[in-house]
Amino acid sequence: MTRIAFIGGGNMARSLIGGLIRTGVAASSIAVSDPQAEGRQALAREFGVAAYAENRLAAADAEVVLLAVKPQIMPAIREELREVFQRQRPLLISIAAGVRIDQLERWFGALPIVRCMPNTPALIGAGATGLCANARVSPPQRAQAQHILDAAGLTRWVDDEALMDTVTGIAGSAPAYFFALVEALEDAAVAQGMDRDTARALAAQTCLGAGRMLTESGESPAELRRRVTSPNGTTQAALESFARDNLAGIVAHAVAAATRRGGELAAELDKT
Ligand SMILES: NC(=O)C1=CN([C@@H]2O[C@H](COP(=O)(O)OP(=O)(O)OC[C@H]3O[C@@H](n4cnc5c(N)ncnc54)[C@H](O)[C@@H]3O)[C@@H](O)[C@H]2O)C=CC1
Ligand SMILES: O=C(O)[C@@H]1CCC=N1
Repeated sequence: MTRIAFIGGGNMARSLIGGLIRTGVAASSIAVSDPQAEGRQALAREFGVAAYAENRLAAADAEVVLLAVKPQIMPAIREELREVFQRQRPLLISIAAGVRIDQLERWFGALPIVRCMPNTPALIGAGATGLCANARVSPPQRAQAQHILDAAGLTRWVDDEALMDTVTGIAGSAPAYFFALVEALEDAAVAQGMDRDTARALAAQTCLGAGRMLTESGESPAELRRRVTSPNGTTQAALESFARDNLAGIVAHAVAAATRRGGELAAELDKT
């Protein structure tokens, strides 16, 4: 039974711990640390995991340590954990946006490190995660990391670390894009006189249905789009409006902004 410690017990840690418990990992093999008593105790209550105020205690005998704190918190935790890590040499997994493997090596030592980027649908086992490993990660450790993230949904290894910020741009941050689209659909229907509740239900279910067709049908997005689009019909009218407003360009700009922000987060940490 691999002992796993989560440093930071916020939204993403909750999603990942929930996934592990759901797939049958024993609660007794999981520890979490968070300075916020309320969140920490809620995790202990809900999942039966050991919860600590001090990171050092959670990491004390862990074989895998998963960093689930905000990138900006890294400077605050590196001193206290470095010593524990030097003794134990755990597999270190980071889910922090932007934070590069060479930075983690500099702060925490020459450890086997997997940098990954999950997303919030992990909470319901429908997450999408990109992973990237340094050369110290052994094949069993690679499998271990994948096993932990598989519990949260789909995983894909991305060998070129430079693309990890792209993973953030199209997957880590992207649930919010779909939520924003549903909000916009809802607002558009309300503006045409529909009640918000009905508008939300119809738009959200359409998002779910489209997502399931994309993942379950084996068809390309382009083919699925084509089948909705009757010649000279309503969909064609809407898609032509999207094209006139340069939807593809708008999306490319947004993905570039998220990707760039990942690099900036890392650069800001280089100064600390
Ligand atoms: N929220 C998202 O959609 C995604 C977030 N991420 C990454 O996951 C990481 C965590 O994000 P969230 O869970 O959303 O944030 P969060 O704010 O919900 O969780 C972070 C937790 O860290 C705790 N914390 C603060 N200082 C600490 C310290 N010194 N030691 C230990 N714990 C400390 C906070 O009390 C909080 O509970 C970030 O690095 C983010 O980039 C990655 C993928 C998706
Ligand atoms: O917005 C953020 O920085 C984090 C990383 C990906 C999703 N949320």
